[in-house]
Amino acid sequence: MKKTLPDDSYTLHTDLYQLNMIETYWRKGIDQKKAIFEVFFRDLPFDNGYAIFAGLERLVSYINKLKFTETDLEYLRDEVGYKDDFIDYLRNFKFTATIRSVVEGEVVFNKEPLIQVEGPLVDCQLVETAILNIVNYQTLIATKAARIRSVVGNDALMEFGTRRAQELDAAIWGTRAAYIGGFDATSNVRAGKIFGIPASGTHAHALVQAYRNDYEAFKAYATTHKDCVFLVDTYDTLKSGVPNAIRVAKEMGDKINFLGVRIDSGDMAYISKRVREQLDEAGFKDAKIYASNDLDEKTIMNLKMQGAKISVWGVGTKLITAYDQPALGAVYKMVAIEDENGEMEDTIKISSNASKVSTPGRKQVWRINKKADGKSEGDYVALWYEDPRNEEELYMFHPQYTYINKKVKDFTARPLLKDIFVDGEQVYDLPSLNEIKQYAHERLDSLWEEYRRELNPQEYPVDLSKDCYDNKMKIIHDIHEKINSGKI
Ligand SMILES: Nc1ncnc2c1ncn2[C@@H]1O[C@H](COP(=O)(O)OP(=O)(O)OP(=O)(O)O)[C@@H](O)[C@H]1O
Ligand SMILES: O=P(O)(O)OC[C@H]1O[C@H](OP(=O)(O)OP(=O)(O)O)[C@H](O)[C@@H]1O
Ligand SMILES: O=C(O)c1cccnc1
Repeated sequence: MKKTLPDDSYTLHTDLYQLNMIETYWRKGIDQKKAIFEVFFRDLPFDNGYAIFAGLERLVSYINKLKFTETDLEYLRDEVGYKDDFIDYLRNFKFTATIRSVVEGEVVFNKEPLIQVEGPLVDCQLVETAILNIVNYQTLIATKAARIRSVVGNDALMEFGTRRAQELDAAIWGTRAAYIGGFDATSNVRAGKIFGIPASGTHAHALVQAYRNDYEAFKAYATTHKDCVFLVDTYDTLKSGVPNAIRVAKEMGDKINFLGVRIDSGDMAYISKRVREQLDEAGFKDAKIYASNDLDEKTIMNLKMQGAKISVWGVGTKLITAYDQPALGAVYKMVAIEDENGEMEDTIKISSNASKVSTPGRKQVWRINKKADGKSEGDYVALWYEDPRNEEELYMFHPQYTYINKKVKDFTARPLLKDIFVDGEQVYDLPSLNEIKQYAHERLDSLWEEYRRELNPQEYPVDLSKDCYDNKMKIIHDIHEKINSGKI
């Protein structure tokens, strides 16, 4: 077994092939060539009509700490086998690239650039893996959370997923993403501490089992806590749990805030209606019914259709693990590279699968909205020098089916990619988490509800500008010419 070293940096949180490519670039003298890479995903997750972008805060922290520590270098030299001269090169590495990104909480779509890294080839290559790792997960969970929020209306949503999350980091960053996407609180106390997300919770079956009796357990809890939500399904919800919760609530009177009861099993539509009757009859009309047990947007929507009397939803496993689609599939593709004369040359990745052909050139994404009501017209992916704000009328067309097109007038155009780092220095002030959450809420509000519905939403237009489209077609054409004449 090889020796192990302390985990004191995230710089090696990358795939080995990145370092191998970096070595090649360096030994061949092209490591400082300027390149541009862009992050995008090809398909929206969960068949949803939009995604909520998340992950920027962690990305900023990762970039700010990006340098090879002595233990990183020791490992690369002694265990991976890189030579001393390359190790010295890595020791002197300093991140100097420019990063542009959409901001957290932004509503985003497939096939548009979300992050752009522009700078020395070595910098661009080193950060690919971590950027994708962070953004793929956090965006996925924020989107899942927004789907769940969209079916619960104004009910309260509690995040309960830590115990089922894919390890500690996923619990913490997933909880943060869930909060951005519309959850109100988390059971994870550490997330409360480090992000300021309201931490909240009820109690488990263990409390009742410890007393082997609903009444004793609830009473013990009530004499040690002001806010009380009793878990009523340990033995028999309707015959024991709820009657004992009511008994304790009456006995304690104003000494406690009897917030309600939680049910965690059984037919939750039927049981919640009976529980509601029992609480109402006892005079606890304001006491709420909490529910948990493998919930997701589909079950919640169905329970609501059945008239379930639940108004606080605890959601764990299916949110934090993105159970029905565990990966987002965002990719990082080179769109331009400096040529021999120091000019930027646009590059493409051609695939036999048409949907995998990348769009060359440094781009900007413009969100086009109607001036009159602020509602969305679509996104307009243009080459970086174009500015639709200077246009009277915008010609927007589907990038594949170009006969689907429209002319848009009286619009506003908002650039989505913002400078986050310029030449390695952070220039963007991170907003607070509550600002991000509010921003996500507002952005979703400005989207037509046809794009927001969780079942079979309309496809939101993400169009290419004419210049961007023509550029792509020309590059594809040139490459085919080169292949046919044996130059590639
Ligand atoms: N009325 C309902 N309509 C649709 N789905 C429901 C309804 N009531 C409960 N469910 C869901 O059905 C599933 C029932 O799962 P399961 O059989 O594991 O629960 P249980 O046996 O009641 O409790 P436990 O988790 O303790 O085993 C859960 O995902 C729950 O959210
Ligand atoms: O169901 P989730 O959406 O993941 O929500 C979290 C679950 O965690 C707790 O259960 P516990 O760990 O005690 O397991 P159990 O209820 O399945 O027995 C709680 O009672 C919820 O059922
Ligand atoms: O507070 C709760 O009720 C809770 C917390 C974590 C998991 N399940 C439930």
